[in-house]
Amino acid sequence: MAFSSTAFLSTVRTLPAQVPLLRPISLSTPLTSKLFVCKHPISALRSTGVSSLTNHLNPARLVLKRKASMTGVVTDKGKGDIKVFDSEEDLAVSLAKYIANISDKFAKERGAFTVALSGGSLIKSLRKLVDLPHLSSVDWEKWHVFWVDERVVPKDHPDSNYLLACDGLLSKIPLHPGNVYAINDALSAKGAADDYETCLKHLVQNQTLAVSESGFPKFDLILMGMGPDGHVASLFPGHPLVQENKQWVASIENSPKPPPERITFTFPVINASAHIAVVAAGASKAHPVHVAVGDGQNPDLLPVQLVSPEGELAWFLDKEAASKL
Ligand SMILES: O=C(O)[C@H](O)[C@@H](O)[C@H](O)[C@H](O)COP(=O)(O)O
Repeated sequence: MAFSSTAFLSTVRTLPAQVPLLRPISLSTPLTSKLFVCKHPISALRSTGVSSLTNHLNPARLVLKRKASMTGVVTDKGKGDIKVFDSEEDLAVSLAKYIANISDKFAKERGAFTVALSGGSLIKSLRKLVDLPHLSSVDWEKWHVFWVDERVVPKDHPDSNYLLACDGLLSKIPLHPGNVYAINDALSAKGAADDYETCLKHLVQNQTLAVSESGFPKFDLILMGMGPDGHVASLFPGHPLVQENKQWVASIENSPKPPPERITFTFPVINASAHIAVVAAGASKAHPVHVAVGDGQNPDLLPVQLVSPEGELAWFLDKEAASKL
């Protein structure tokens, strides 16, 4: 079912530094000999287990609609669907289903599904996508995978979001290697951001990527984690990049979260999406969640409060992250 991880990596991640676009459309150019192998072998098909329900939320504050494995769902126009799960395991099961449904819709409607990933614990929460039924039912051939943000390090570096996604997901699903859009890690942060933006423009032109009314690329789905300080992508509290409204992809050389050099989608691109899911688990996320979707206060605006897609917003929270709601 899945292809060889070594073949996948050798195709996607070893392009020479000068190749301007990120997808390996210039495979006539010889690849370098340096390969690395994903830590995990192609996954065996595993079965899922869904744990039972308990309502931990205060019904006076949240209007609950029961769903399997979920403690509650609140729909607040502007804040999105807030889904709270008993456990991160339940969250992962539901997240996989949500992604599979959106993938199905766009694969049928547009013949392509464009999805952008952040780094961090999100990738672990995507693990159920490689379980049945999704592994066999999702139309992986239609997937085009991007990064909302990336650390400007070699792709085999432990800090690489590409490597994280490869190990946790990409090597386990039968994607077309040409549809995985990694950064050019041989460039400076500024060069890599410009290069990625050029790549997106090319994909808008050839209609792989949709375009929003505002003229920004419109991803079918953006999947994002959130930091305990309320950052999303590599848009950090108080950083001027939070205000960027022209560039599609920006560089940052002084990220407060290491490593310092990164590239990131800007808010106009993030908010042009058809769907955004913000995924947060653990008590360290309770404060920014409280501020973004509850009545919590913070002296300064948190970047996560600026997530407001043209399309639909969904929050996938475990009960610890939702503990202040
Ligand atoms: O590359 C990165 O650093 C990420 O894209 C970043 O935005 C991440 O998603 C959050 O920091 C949440 O990370 P955790 O889920 O690991 O807390």
